[in-house]
This record gives sequence, C-alpha cells and structure tokens, in this order.
Amino acid sequence: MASATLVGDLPPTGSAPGAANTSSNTQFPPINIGTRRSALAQIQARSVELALKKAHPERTYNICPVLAQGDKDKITPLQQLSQGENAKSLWTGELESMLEQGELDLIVHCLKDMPTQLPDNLDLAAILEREDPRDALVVSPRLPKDTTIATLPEGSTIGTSSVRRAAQLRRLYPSFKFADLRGNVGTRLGKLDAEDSPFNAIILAAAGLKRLGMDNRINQYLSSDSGGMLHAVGQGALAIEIRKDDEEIKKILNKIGDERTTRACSAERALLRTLEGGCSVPIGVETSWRGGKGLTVGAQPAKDYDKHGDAIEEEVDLDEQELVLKTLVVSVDGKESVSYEVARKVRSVEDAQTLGREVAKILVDKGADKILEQISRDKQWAAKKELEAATAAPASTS
Ligand SMILES: NCc1[nH]cc(CCC(=O)O)c1CC(=O)O
Repeated sequence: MASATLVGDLPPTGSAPGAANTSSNTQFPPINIGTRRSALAQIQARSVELALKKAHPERTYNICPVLAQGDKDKITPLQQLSQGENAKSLWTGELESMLEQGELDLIVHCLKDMPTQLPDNLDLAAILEREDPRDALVVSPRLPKDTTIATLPEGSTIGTSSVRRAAQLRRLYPSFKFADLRGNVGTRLGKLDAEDSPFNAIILAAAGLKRLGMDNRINQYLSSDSGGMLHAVGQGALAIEIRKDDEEIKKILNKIGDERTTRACSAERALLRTLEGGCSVPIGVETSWRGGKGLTVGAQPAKDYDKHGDAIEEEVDLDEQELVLKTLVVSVDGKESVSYEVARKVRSVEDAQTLGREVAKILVDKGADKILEQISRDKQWAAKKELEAATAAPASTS
C-alpha cells in the first residue's frame, strides 16, 4: 500500500474518521525532552519527566540525549574552551539549536551551566527544587576516611577544573596544588582512585554525587561553615529551557517549578549577570531562608521528624522569610577577595533579582571589579598566546 502509515507515526489530530477513541498518546504529540548524554544528565532528565508525568499524566514524554560540544573535547582546559564568541554555548549550543528547530520541546539543564543571558527566542521557564547546593570533598582511598580539607597533607594536589573552587581553596590553603580534572563524575572518581593518581582529593558538586547515589564517597561537605567554600551560582538546581513563544509547554511546566529555589537562584543569577562573570569566574555564593516560622537549611525548609522518623514539612510563609545571601569574589591566586552578606525579604523573582544586582554593585564598590578585570586581562593574554601558538605551528595536533 502506497499510503501506509507507520505505527507510532500517526498525526496528532485528524485521525481517520471512525478511528477508535484513541488513548491519550495519540491525541497529543509526545513532549521531547532534551538532555546531555552523561549518566547524571539522563538521571536529571528522568526526574523532570517524572515530575511532568505526575503533573500531566495525559501527555507522553521522550527523553532525547544529545552529545554536547563540551563533552566531545576533553583535552582543552575548560578555561580555554570557554573563551571567545562561542564560550557560552559550550554545553548548550547543540541542544538549543534542536530546541529552536522544534526537534525538542524543552531542555533539562543544570542551572549552574546555563549562561545568564539566553538567545532571544529562548526562555528559562522553570527552576525545580534544589538538591544539595554544596561542594563536596572526595579524598583518595589511600587517605583516612575522616580526612577533611583542613587535615589533607601539606602540599596536596587537588583535582578540579573550576577556577572558583581552586581560587577559594588557594586563599585558605596556600600549600595546595591544583590539577585539571575533566570528564563526567564517574571518570573523575576513577582518576582519583587510580593506582598512579596524581590527586590527593577532588572537589565535586554534592548534588551530582547524590543524584548518582554516590554520596557515600563524600568525605566532607564544604560550605561557609565547613572548609570555607561557597558554591557556584545555581548549583544543585535543575532548570528547563523552552522556546519563548511556546505557551503550551509554559502551561505544562507551571506546576513543577519550586518558588523558594526560583527566588534564591534568581538573586544568585542577577548577581552573576551584573558582575558579568561567566561560569569560570571565581564567584561563590550561598543562599538560605530564615525567619517566618522555623529555620530553613540551604534552599529547603528544615524538616522536623515525627515519632516514626518521617519528615514533617513545616508550613513556612515564604513571603515572611528573609533570603540570606552570602557572596565571595576571589582572585585566581587566592590573594585578594571581597565578600558581602545580606538578608532581606524577597517577595517575588523581581525582588530577588533586585537584591542580586544591588549586592553585585556593593561587591564592585568593595573592589571586586579589580579582581574581575585582572581575570579578563589574563584570559585575553591566554587567548592571544593560544592564537600565536596556532599560527606558529599550524600543523600541530596537540
Ligand atoms: N561543572 C559541571 C557540573 N555542572 C553541574 C554539575 C552537577 C551539580 C549541579 O547540578 O549543579 C556539575 C558537576 C560538578 O560540578 O561536580
């Protein structure tokens, strides 16, 4: 038959007259969820799919894993990769063009990896409840299990490709050396554990380890209270990017966002955007909510436990709580730093953004601009050197 239609390829509407009153998945086309290909990315995409299925069981969902540019090039250090025009699209460019072309309906991102400015036709449409935003210290299996950042051997080598992590640690632990460490979480742990590993410890986001069920590898959670580390803007939160004009998907996403995380992360991102920092700029933040009824830890309300040990969610009026925002900008060598802390009620995303922008201006007044200018001069210098090297040896493959 010339006009055969493939099963599963039915048009969303206008099925042949007399067709059975079809099941839900033929009334609407499936929603295509884009994600990167790593195990962690796919777990994250599945958690979003689950939330969507709960909110909209009448729809069907497809997870589409896509290989990102940043995953392909594992050799060039991140600082160099994230330079120039395409800097910001390292992890998201490929997925975004598929979204623009309608091959995807939404992309699940780690908010931390999302640039503060998106292409004009795309939108950050939802931020989900935050997982643990802290950084985590994972020490070599050759060291005692109770090793902390403060008890690591003098002169230890720490594996991290994050300028923010290295700069903050240089500031407090000047004897440490830092070595580039790339790859997905499993790869990084493998490099730490290897017989001939150069690393005494590595730093990873606690959120990634928890989502992968590998938090048993965490030797110490790092925070302002422990190890003196502030995490990256948006760390631990998942965000959904969509086409700006896609009202249907906007409506579908309505129920899955988390207001507390959205406000906290909006303050963090407005701060970052005002400082014009990319993901490789050493800006650390920490947000928590306090006041109202009951204390909150991280982005989430502190949980009470009933006599069976089940968590009781406290009723806390978010609008009556203060957002506590701790911030730190450190020079790459760790020698200069500017910090600022503020607490204020933020009753909307706009309030939160205003707070973030104000804090950025205060940090600049306190000298953060000099630190950031130095970093951008260093980057330009490195880019120039790279270009010179490329011109001098065009055939070089290294
Ligand atoms: N830099 C890469 C990256 N982007 C997001 C996460 C996972 C944590 C998160 O969801 O914020 C990680 C891994 C890491 O930093 O260890």
